[in-house]
Amino acid sequence: MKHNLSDSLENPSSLKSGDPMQLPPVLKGGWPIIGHLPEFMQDKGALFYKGYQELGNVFTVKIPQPIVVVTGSEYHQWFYNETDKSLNIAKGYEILKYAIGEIFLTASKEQYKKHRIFLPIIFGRERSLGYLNAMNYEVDVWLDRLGESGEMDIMEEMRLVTRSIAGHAFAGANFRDELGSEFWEAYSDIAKSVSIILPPNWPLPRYKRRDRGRAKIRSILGRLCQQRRQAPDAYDDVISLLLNTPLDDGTYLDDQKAADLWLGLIFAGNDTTARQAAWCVLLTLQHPNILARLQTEVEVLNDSIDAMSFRSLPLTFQVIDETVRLKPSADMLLRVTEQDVEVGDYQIPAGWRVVIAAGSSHYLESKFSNPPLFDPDRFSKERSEAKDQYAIMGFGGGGRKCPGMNFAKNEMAIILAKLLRNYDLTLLTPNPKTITVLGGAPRPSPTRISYQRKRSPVHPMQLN
Ligand code: HEM
Repeated sequence: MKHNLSDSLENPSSLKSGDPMQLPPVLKGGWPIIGHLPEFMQDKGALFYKGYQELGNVFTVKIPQPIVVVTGSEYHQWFYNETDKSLNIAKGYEILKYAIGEIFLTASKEQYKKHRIFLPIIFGRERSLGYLNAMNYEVDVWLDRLGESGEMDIMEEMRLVTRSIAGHAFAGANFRDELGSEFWEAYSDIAKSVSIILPPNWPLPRYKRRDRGRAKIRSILGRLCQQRRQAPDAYDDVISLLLNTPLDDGTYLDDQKAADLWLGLIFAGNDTTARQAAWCVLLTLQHPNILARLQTEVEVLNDSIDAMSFRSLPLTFQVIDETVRLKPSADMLLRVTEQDVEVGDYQIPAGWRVVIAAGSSHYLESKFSNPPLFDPDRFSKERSEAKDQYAIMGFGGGGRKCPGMNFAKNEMAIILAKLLRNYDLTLLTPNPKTITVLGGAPRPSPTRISYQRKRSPVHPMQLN
């Protein structure tokens, strides 16, 4: 039976008044003690879809602690509305606190209010135009390095190019010298340490590497903060913005907090975009008809892609949206209930985890025709599937919607468009697997692509 949230919100009598409310039903088939953990670790999307099919929009899986999964637009809307009220976001992402400190998603409500003021400035129009220059420049550097022809692993390449773009956009054009390779080594140790399964404070080698990585990054960023304090007029990047923008109470961030927030932006946006971009390229190459249409679309572009040229790339952005639906980098959003919470016909006790998940929500037949099909045209103006803003949860929603969404989409569009415009590509690993490590988001197994340049080299444009 499928439970309808709006029925119970608009018509409280449907809550069967007088009856004690039930806990959301538990999906059958869990193991003693470990519950659904093995299935969760292998393919949480499939587990959640099975739960939805068997039990409807609200159900529980055990990994082994209970997690309530709520599915579909109405429930997404409820989830976003209740965030920072009955649903606590920082407790949902507590595991990340050990990796990046208390910033944005992991901050208390009071701390978050302070951090929030930076987001409209960092992602405002003026800076965003500058980010487009950084994206064009770094993608050209990358293509120049690829050379005439060769082979690449798509995930590795996307990781490299998205790091360069993030470094350039947020620390300035001189980021290679300023951050150095040791920054990215330390960053990798932090990113690789995160696991939804393993307790984040166990004395494991991965957590020792994480803590050493954090200390190293704090020292590198501390040096960059000092340089910007000593010569404030010489810099106009996100680090100096964080140091020089007054908080609501007139005080300023200290170096350590500015460094943590800066790292938090890189952390929120880097691996997410790298994975999503890799899937974009891969899904395109697996669908020759889409590839041919994209190649025609990108032919009209100039070497530099600006905000105006995005208008001539509708299919490119549809490919990005469809990739976010099918292979989302953020495939599960987490919250913890602050108190007993009623949802649909059920009551979720205080302290339980509640999630919305792409595995069930992005495959609803009531929302998407033939959901498993890679069909970017479902997001065209002519078709209606893009109209429900709550149907897709890949960038979240409500007050906590991803502020870097346009940054990430623009970045992916520039990577995809320039790559296809300049190279003929062949997928050498035709059927890559989807892998998840310790319950993380899906990424493609190693995927080789061969490339052959089809036009004269692009040289990184002059930065003005
Ligand atoms: C494909 C790439 C990306 C994906 C899939 C993604 C996804 C998300 C999602 C789902 C959330 C909301 C989490 C929740 O409500 O539980 C979020 C929040 C956030 N994202 Fe992104 N993101 C991406 C890229 C970026 C980039 C490039 C940046 C910054 C450079 C960024 C910065 C942030 C920040 C700061 C938040 C916290 C916002 C808040 O709490 O108000 N993200 N992201």
